[in-house]
Amino acid sequence: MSGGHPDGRAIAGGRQQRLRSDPHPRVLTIAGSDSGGGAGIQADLKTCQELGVFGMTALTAVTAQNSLGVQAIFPLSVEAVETQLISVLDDMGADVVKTGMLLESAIIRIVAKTLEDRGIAQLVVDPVLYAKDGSALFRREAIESLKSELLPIASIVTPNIPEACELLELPADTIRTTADMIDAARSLLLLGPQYVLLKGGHLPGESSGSSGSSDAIDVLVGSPASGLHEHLLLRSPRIITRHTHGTGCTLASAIAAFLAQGHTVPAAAGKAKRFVTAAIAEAVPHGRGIGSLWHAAQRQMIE
Ligand SMILES: Nc1ncnc2c1ncn2[C@@H]1O[C@H](COP(=O)(O)OP(=O)(O)O)[C@@H](O)[C@H]1O
Ligand SMILES: Cc1ncc(COP(=O)(O)O)c(N)n1
Repeated sequence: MSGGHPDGRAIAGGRQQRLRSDPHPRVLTIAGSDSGGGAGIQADLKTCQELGVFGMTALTAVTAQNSLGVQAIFPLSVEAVETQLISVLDDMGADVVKTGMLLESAIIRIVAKTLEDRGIAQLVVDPVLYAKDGSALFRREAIESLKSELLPIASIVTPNIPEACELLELPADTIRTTADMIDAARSLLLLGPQYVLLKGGHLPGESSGSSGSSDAIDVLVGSPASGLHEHLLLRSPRIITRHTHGTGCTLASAIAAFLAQGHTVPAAAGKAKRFVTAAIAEAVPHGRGIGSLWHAAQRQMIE
């Protein structure tokens, strides 16, 4: 596999970036296992490998899951999570940490404390609450710690629309348009992250001009300190498919991978959006329900 993504454009006004010279930057993902292989830790590791970064893991829970939904969740103890974090961080270290399914407040608290104690530089928080079949992947008491302990130390938080509504304590159908998404993303910034990427996969889609086709639009906003004063719209053609298991995990871990390579948050988000779009376009329809992304879609043909 060649190093780096074939499409190297940055979206932040074409700004040139100084990329890290380390050929194998490190990403640590703290997330749940998806036995179906499409989301969670499995999606994160596949994404890291495809993007040429070294992926490491701390498991929070094992899920029995497939294309039809989540059959069972087996949480790991807080001690098991903390010990994995210490093992990895105190020896190998991480350039970027990404969180996914954290399940409960006791785990969120230990993750936040361990990362803060070690002064991790960059943190991508995917506030995973639901699987694609609607199964809850969190305990309700977790929302408060997510907001008070993790979001304030996040470089970027990447909610989908239902997650944004939960975090903002809004009724589920409050966010219906791109304008609503921009307002909600700005409200989420007040919880303390440097950037918010509000993902629009759950919106019906907006028409892109004369073609009449619709787009999948994500909204990126930054805190005043980030230097991003206007919102950015990350737009891709909406692919007509039901096989979207793992889209959010893949997008967030691709952002982590591009950050680890030294890209800015806006550039990493733009490149990650293109990576996930390619993976959705080649999604694998295994199972009778919602199939998973094909993470190798962006590979160049090997003769
Ligand atoms: N059918 C689709 N076609 C193209 N992009 C999509 C499609 N569905 C989701 N996306 C994109 O996938 C990413 C994940 O979004 P979303 O599905 O909203 O998150 P989640 O997986 O957390 O529910 C976003 O970049 C979103 O725009
Ligand atoms: C263990 C685990 N983590 C996260 C998700 C969310 O997946 P998606 O990326 O489709 O939102 C999932 N279904 N299972």
